[in-house]
Amino acid sequence: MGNSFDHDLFVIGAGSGGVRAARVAAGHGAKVAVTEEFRVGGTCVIRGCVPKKLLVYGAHFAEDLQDARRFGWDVPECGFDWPALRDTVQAEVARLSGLYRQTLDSHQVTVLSERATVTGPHEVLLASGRRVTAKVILVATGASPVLPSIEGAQLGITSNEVFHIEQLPRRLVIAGGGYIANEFAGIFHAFGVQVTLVNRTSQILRGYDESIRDRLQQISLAKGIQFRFNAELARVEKIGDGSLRLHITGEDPLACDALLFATGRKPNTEGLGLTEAGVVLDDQGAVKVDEYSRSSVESIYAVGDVTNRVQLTPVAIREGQAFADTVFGGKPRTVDHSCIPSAVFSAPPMAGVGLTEAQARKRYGDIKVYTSDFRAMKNVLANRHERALYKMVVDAATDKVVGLHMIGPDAPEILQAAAVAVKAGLTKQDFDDTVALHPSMAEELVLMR
Ligand SMILES: Cc1cc2nc3c(=O)[nH]c(=O)nc-3n(C[C@H](O)[C@H](O)[C@H](O)COP(=O)(O)OP(=O)(O)OC[C@H]3O[C@@H](n4cnc5c(N)ncnc54)[C@H](O)[C@@H]3O)c2cc1C
Ligand SMILES: NC(=O)c1ccc[n+]([C@@H]2O[C@H](COP(=O)([O-])OP(=O)(O)OC[C@H]3O[C@@H](n4cnc5c(N)ncnc54)[C@H](O)[C@@H]3O)[C@@H](O)[C@H]2O)c1
Repeated sequence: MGNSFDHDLFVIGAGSGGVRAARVAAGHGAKVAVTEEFRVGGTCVIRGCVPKKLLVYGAHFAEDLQDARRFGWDVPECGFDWPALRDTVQAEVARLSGLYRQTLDSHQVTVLSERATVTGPHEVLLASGRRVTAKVILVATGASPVLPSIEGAQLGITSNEVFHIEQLPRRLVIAGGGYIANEFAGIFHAFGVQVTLVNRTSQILRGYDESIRDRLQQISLAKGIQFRFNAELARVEKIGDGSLRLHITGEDPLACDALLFATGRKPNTEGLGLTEAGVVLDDQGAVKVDEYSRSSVESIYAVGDVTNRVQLTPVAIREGQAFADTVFGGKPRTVDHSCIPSAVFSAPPMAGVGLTEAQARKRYGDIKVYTSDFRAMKNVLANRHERALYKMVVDAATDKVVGLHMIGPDAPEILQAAAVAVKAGLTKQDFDDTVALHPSMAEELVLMR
């Protein structure tokens, strides 16, 4: 691509979307630079999906070690060493970040380590004061945790800090009721921390199927995770012994040793110079883009969380790939945002794809709902009472499976495979025609009545 710019493509942000776009565009022959103000890998690798999932694995040993006794193993009293897990997870994060860096290097992508702001349709300004020009600019700056604007909010931490805490608190309050809140509730509860979730609405995990999230709430309560619903934090106060007192509107204050805000994330566009350059943002501050991820400025594109379409890593990666193929590979492509499977790595995990029962009822009117409510074989022998729940939502007119939702051991692993069938538009009959794989939990999918 011959032009008088320093680069064909300048990417701001080396996270899930930015790294993929940079690497693929370079593979298509473009001269690419990417800049990262924090650590290469972005949220998912450094302080999101990856370290979170490793903590989930670490947390699961609490139950596994207990259950092992019912399977004949002589397990002595086991202690848990938080710094040991924290540090091995951080070492793995550093290794992965290095691999991302290597991939960029091996594709001849220039990697810079400083903050960039946009100063025009083809120009960015680096923190060091250097100006760089590019034919195309890709904004892949992700999102950041939002804190409620209440007095003392700075006394709490967010998912950015939670991976690094010095020691486990005795009592942890988590504000919020979404993905991050429920995942960390499960993690810290397993480590022996007394966890209370403070939620301003009456339900956790809005958007997930109601029966499935109710089941998570029941199981969490039975484990000893506490919930405060319809509870709005009003003020946070540090008291003499170093602990925190949380003032909640209309309720008794709550004492804790640490407060984790899991109250949503906002697109990283503040101070980025986008509006000044003519890029239109929505009322949440997200970059408005068309189906090819192009903003209102012809030479500026955006992918991933900063566009606030679906805040998930595989979506950011697909958007980055489609952008690079479209703009530098001569293969225009869009990303299909329908039927995206997702999971909450709670304890037990839940996963879903397609429409919830309520959404399907609204869309199709006449639907059929099949469920399987069962205790996993392993849980029966372990004398663990929690039950798994699978739900299949079917359009009555066509027999098509339009939604699949589950909670139970390994639900995300099972759902990923089943999502192929839902995405392909298969029918309930197609599921029924498939012979069960026995004994498994996944066989419930083809045995639903
Ligand atoms: C705790 C947590 C758990 C999560 N778990 C999951 C999960 O299990 N599964 C899943 O699919 N998703 C998960 N997510 C969401 C997932 O991490 C994001 O959707 C994904 O990382 C988005 O990728 P991105 O490329 O848009 O942005 P990011 O990965 O956030 O990358 C953006 C990068 O841009 C950099 N940057 C920002 N501004 C500038 C600037 N001006 N100059 C230079 N660099 C800049 C940032 O430092 C960052 O590294 C989780 C998120 C969190 C917070
Ligand atoms: N397993 C996964 O795929 C995974 C895991 C973690 C995060 N993520 C992504 O990251 C995004 C952010 O996660 P999250 O859990 O922060 O957001 P979320 O949108 O899932 O939940 C935010 C919660 O905070 C509450 N809330 C918002 N403002 C509040 C306020 N001022 N006071 C009190 N409560 C408030 C909301 O009611 C909601 O319960 C998710 O939307 C998701 O896309 C994905």
